[in-house]
Amino acid sequence: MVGVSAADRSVVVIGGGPGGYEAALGAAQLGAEVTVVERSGLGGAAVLTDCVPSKALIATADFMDRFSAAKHIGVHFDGAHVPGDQGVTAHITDVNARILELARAQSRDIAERLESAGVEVVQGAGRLVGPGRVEVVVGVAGVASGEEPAPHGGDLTDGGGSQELEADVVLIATGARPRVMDTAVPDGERILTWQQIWDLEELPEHLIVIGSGVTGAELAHAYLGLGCAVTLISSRDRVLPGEDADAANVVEEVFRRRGMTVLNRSRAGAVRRDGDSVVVTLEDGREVSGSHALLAVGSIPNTTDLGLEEAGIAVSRSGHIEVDRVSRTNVPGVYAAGDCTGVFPLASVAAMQGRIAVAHALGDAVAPLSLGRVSSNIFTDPEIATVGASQADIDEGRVDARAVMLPLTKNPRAKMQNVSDGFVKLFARSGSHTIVGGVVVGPRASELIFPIALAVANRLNVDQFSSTFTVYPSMSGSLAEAARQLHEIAD
Ligand SMILES: Cc1cc2nc3c(=O)[nH]c(=O)nc-3n(C[C@H](O)[C@H](O)[C@H](O)COP(=O)(O)OP(=O)(O)OC[C@H]3O[C@@H](n4cnc5c(N)ncnc54)[C@H](O)[C@@H]3O)c2cc1C
Ligand SMILES: NC(=O)c1ccc[n+]([C@@H]2O[C@H](COP(=O)([O-])OP(=O)(O)OC[C@H]3O[C@@H](n4cnc5c(N)ncnc54)[C@H](O)[C@@H]3O)[C@@H](O)[C@H]2O)c1
Repeated sequence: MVGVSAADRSVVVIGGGPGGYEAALGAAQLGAEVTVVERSGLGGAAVLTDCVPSKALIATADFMDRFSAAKHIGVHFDGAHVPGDQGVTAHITDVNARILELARAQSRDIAERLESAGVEVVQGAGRLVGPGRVEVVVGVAGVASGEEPAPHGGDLTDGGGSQELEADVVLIATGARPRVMDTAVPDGERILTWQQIWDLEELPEHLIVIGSGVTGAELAHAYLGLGCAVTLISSRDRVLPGEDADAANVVEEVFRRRGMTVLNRSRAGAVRRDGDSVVVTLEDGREVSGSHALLAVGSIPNTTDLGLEEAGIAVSRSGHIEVDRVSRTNVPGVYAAGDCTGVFPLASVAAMQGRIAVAHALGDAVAPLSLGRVSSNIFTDPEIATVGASQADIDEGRVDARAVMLPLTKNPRAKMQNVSDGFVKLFARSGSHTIVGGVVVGPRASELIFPIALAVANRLNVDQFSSTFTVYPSMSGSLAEAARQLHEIAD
């Protein structure tokens, strides 16, 4: 229920990404007076440069992949051509124009939602200047209204003065930005961060992606699908080092089979322009040349110039704002959410942290953030979706559970759809047989993970899971089968 005093309270949110705008909507719903301060565009990096544009790009790449896969299910383009054969090509200016319009439209939708909820939006850069006081250096571009958001999350144009806001509660949700290397300075033309690729007017002939975390792997997959030659530079033994090893191995094998060059145990030391080419020098002295280089070497939090030190707000060595499970900082009345906290850099987690923050601050009922229930997905082909406990948790003794992994090659629906790469993996606690996590690698794994997420959140056991009807034939049949097999072994 709404706290009695919520209607009399004011909330200022710095940052209009998922952590900020979801919190603002939540606070307005509880009756508070809410202001969002956004220096660039509503929706944040998530909507304007990162999550939404990358998934839209991947949608085009996946569409193109279907042309080359068609022959395996008996479809031939008589008289036409397919990618790899020439003829079907991605026009990158059209692709990027669609992506940017889609991002702008989503930003406008958010502006409308905020407006109809009664949230005031101020365009400008916010910083704390005292307890409950936020100074805003006001911008003039009008992007916070969602009218014409800066497509690349660009910074404020020349200031239009400053104003001070007072609030009972301040939420900081300022996100993060791409990390760049001193020896690989982006020029926006050929040496690029992922926030700069939406301006490309030609498809890279040969793209070198530096970093094989989720961002690097997804974008390497996207540009390979669009028809570019791609080299992926991975500093570790395999791509996606933080993910389930079986899943990462499947994706790496598919990357190589489709013609991507993957350089493992290869750390980029520097990138330089050489006319219309780029040269990446690896730390062991080897050189890799291409037409473009994309830096995907992680992010750094936007936490400087926020007045954090003066306010006494604890920040970790990495620059992230320290918060507890209800998003409180160490200073009363100041909360933080999203990538600036580094808790788990996902749009879904940012939104949840933001909603939890305002619910807690305004006295509504709230459950602390539970990372054990977060589902996430890597939008490669096949996709990798995960939830709950991981194989590493089991192997390293943190969770006492058993695993069953079933390859999709045995699944009838997968055979019909010519899907040969992927698997489902389910983890159940020894003794209780409660489902504690899972991994799905396959087409639309992002959708197929939901039943496992439901099972984890509701502590279902393998018998409850496997006795639920699945459609025949369906990929989810393999999930039920994995649960059935766990019944036998999870004691
Ligand atoms: C390439 C890529 C793809 C991704 N794909 C996914 C995905 O598919 N699914 C998923 O869940 N997550 C994805 N993520 C992660 C997701 O984008 C982030 O977790 C999410 O953006 C975090 O939201 P946020 O609100 O914390 O920050 P942001 O979205 O970065 O928003 C922060 C906002 O604060 C504003 N701001 C900063 N400083 C100030 C200031 N002083 N005053 C006013 N405003 C300020 C910024 O302009 C920005 O608009 C992806 C990330 C990357 C890099
Ligand atoms: N689909 C999604 O939900 C999605 C997509 C992208 C990002 N994200 C979120 O963002 C987080 C961060 O992902 P990320 O990939 O941007 O960053 P990351 O920090 O996870 O990965 C960066 C990688 O670059 C490597 N690296 C660093 N310096 C290097 C160098 N000089 N040469 C070669 N490799 C180098 C690192 O070892 C690391 O593996 C993810 O964990 C995820 O939470 C989510």
